[in-house]
Amino acid sequence: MSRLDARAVAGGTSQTSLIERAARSCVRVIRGRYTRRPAAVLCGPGNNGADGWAIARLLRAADWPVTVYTLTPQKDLTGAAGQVAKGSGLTAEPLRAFRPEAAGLVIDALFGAGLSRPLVGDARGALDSLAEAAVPVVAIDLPSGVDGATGSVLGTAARAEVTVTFHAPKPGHLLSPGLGLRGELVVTDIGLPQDAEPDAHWNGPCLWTLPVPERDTHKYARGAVLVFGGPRIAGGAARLSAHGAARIGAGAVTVASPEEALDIYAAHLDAIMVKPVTDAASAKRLIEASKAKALVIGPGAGRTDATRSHVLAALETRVPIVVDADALTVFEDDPDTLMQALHEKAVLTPHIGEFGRVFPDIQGDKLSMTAAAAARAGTTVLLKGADTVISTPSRVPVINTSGTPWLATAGAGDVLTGAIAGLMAQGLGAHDAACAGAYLHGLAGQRGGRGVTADDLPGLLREAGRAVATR
Ligand SMILES: NC(=O)C1=CN([C@@H]2O[C@H](COP(=O)(O)OP(=O)(O)OC[C@H]3O[C@@H](n4cnc5c(N)ncnc54)[C@H](OP(=O)(O)O)[C@@H]3O)[C@@H](O)[C@H]2O)[C@@H](O)CC1
Ligand SMILES: [K+]
Repeated sequence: MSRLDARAVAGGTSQTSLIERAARSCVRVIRGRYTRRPAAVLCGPGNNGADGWAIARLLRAADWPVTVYTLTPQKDLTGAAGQVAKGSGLTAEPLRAFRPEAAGLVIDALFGAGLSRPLVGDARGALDSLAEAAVPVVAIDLPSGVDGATGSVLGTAARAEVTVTFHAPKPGHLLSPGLGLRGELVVTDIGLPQDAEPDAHWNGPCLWTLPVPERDTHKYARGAVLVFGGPRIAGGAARLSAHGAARIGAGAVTVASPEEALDIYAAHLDAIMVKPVTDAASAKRLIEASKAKALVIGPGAGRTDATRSHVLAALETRVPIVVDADALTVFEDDPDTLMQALHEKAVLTPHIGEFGRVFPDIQGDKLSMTAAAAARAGTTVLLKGADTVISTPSRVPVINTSGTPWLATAGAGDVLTGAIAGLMAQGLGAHDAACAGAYLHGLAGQRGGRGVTADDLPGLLREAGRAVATR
């Protein structure tokens, strides 16, 4: 954003006119959503504060009762904030005097993109009291305290009802905890150049295309998936993956079952085939015999030597594969072996706990962690959560927020794993399959809503897939 800003200014647009456009777009949003009421505008020392001063001026001109509270004494303001404050004809109160309960609406313009360290002192006090209050908050660019690049909170931040940002969403709007603090996100156009390559994409159907079968296809051409199943009492996870793969459009799905669990799998599955597997050699034979175009290993697999040897055997075939859950955890003591065996047609789908087991030394924010993991694995890594991040070497990382808290339910991840494999079997590459799978899975969860279970998700996945345009 600062590069775009600089280009706009170099192209003859003044900083103050950008601020004016930003403020006008905020006021449009505010007046479109709230009736006239006493507004408190909290202004910081930088351009975010300058936006606040301009918003205050425009609201006052629209006959709103407005009080500006400034962190830096008004006479000491410099730069754009000083200029816009001066031109506003308004006189501010010190931020220390701010009491949220006296306002009908609070405009949070303390800090935006320029936040550089944790909040302390008066800024922290004001936002802490705001966080406790029931008054609606409109955040300008970001809820102050949220780091726009990572979504983390530096010190404190108050939850906004609406956040108005300019030009494009920022990672901080899409990554937790920023995701949960920004409320409704409104992106306005302030006339900045449109041609910049972003540091991250927000996942959606414009990034990938769902495969559609040819007219003269058959079930194997539609995509065959082989799911490695676990022991008798843990078979549900693999079955959920198998249904996920089938319901996203794979034509033939088989569960590879240990001999002792064959009867249970067979009794539970109709459209899904069941075949026995014993050792690594039989796993390889089955991958060939089932004509698998994608594999799933991990859900309910068990943290056993068998799982470990099946993972390595499966990776040796270089058939596209999703490696999840126990298939990651079994390499906890020896992640290098997994890293060496991986190839670029693999997708790893860890939650944060599993991530820590295979990438114990990788820390930081979610975007950089996932990127570092993808670089080491040499393939796609999908780090699950309310904010799922998908990273593939030399691709722009993707943030998925299509989910819902109702997806935090046992087995939901197993369906996602199957869905990604189902898409790979239909011809999508690892990165696109991970992105499309995560998006549709989130949409399925949304359609399910309260009380959705993992058993519901495959059916909902089918509806979600139908709702997304196909080529
Ligand atoms: N094209 C665009 O992008 C457009 C952007 N626009 C707007 O500009 C905003 C970005 O403006 P910005 O760069 O001036 O940064 P901003 O967030 O106001 O803060 C910087 C100031 O805060 C200070 N400071 C930092 N942390 C602090 C702390 N913890 N505690 C105390 N102080 C702290 C910091 O001081 P320093 O770190 O230098 O000591 C500096 O003085 C952006 O969010 C959007 O609203 C629009 O106007 C239209 C066009
Ligand atoms: K702000």
